[in-house]
Amino acid sequence: MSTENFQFTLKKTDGGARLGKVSMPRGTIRTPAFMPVGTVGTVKAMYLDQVKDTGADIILGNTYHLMLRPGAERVARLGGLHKLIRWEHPILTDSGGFQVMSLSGLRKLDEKGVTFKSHIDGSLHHMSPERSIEIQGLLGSDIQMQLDECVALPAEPKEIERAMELSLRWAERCRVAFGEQPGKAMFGIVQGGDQPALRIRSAEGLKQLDLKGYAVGGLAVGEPQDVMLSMLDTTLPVLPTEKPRYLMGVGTPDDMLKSVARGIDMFDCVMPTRSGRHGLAFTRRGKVNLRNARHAEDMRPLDEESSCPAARDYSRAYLHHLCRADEALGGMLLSWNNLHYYQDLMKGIRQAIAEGRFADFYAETQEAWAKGDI
Ligand SMILES: Nc1nc2c(CCNCC3CCCC3)c3[nH]c(NCCc4ccccc4)nc3cc2c(=O)[nH]1
Repeated sequence: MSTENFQFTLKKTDGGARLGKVSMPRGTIRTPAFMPVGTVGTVKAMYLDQVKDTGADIILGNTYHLMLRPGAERVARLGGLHKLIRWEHPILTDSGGFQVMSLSGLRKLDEKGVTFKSHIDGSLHHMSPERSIEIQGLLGSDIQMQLDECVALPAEPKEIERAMELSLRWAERCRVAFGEQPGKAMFGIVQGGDQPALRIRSAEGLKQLDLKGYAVGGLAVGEPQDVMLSMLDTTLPVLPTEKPRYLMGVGTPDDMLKSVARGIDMFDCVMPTRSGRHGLAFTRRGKVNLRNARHAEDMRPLDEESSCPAARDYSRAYLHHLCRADEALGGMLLSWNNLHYYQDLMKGIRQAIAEGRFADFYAETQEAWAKGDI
């Protein structure tokens, strides 16, 4: 069922966990949701209909990469990202600021925006909050993120405060640049590092901007998990309950379970795809590093009960061989397994909340991971 507007529906809560859905013209996102990362217009080593079949309702596009190659105006001339990559469901794009900090030689960051050199050809680029929103519009993005400054932790409180206040000013400029686009949404991003008072100020500031959703940023940047979770305990009660909450860049299955328990609705992470390409498999009973010699003659599949062919039909011995030989099929099968497991986990979470047994699901899942009889 699609609507002409962006509409979040909170269907049920179970403790701090929330069951909901985001309805958009291009489709509905069942929450809690895991959003696979499609960096340069592709979820690496996967076909997009395969990504859909794992259970994904939405994927992420990478503004930073796409603006450098093939270029935002070129993607628009080609009919937009959905048409180009043949994914007609929702796409969320990050604003590019985080990727500039982590990928390119950041040249300058000031009130106007960020100036950086392309990691592809060294060309110089300037991105203002307005340009970031313009680029995301040219790509055809359904959910657009504000331009923000994410500070790596640990950091001085003064530095965290400066970046948080700059990000608030940029949020307002992005909100103005975005205007009114009924079937689309712009999310603000809560910053404030590991400083509770700054987190609260950031969330309160964003609430003045009539946003359709709120991301929690500035986390999963080197802090311990308990610090990340305590920042959620501080931030989430301040955010409106009738709008979706997106925890950026998170995370491991354990991170997501604990974050759902605190009220997060949406996640994205390169972990399942990137680690899959490096031989790491996520399963119901924990992680398996297929490069390890102990799998060389193990004819068992990763998980005989999985509905994913990569988990059910291929032996660990073969997966081990492919990974050791650095064969493309190794990364393809493990990416498929990992994305399917991440979606199965979210599906299990959604069902548990619907039945009011999230606490039991949480305990059972962690126990299965800990057993390690994999
Ligand atoms: N705008 C913005 N983006 C952030 C991101 C990028 C989220 N993925 C975007 C996709 C869109 C395209 C590419 C990615 C983050 N990612 C992480 N941690 C990732 C940690 C990690 C790193 C490597 C492997 C696994 C986990 N923290 C993040 C904080 C912010 C933030 O404050 N602001």
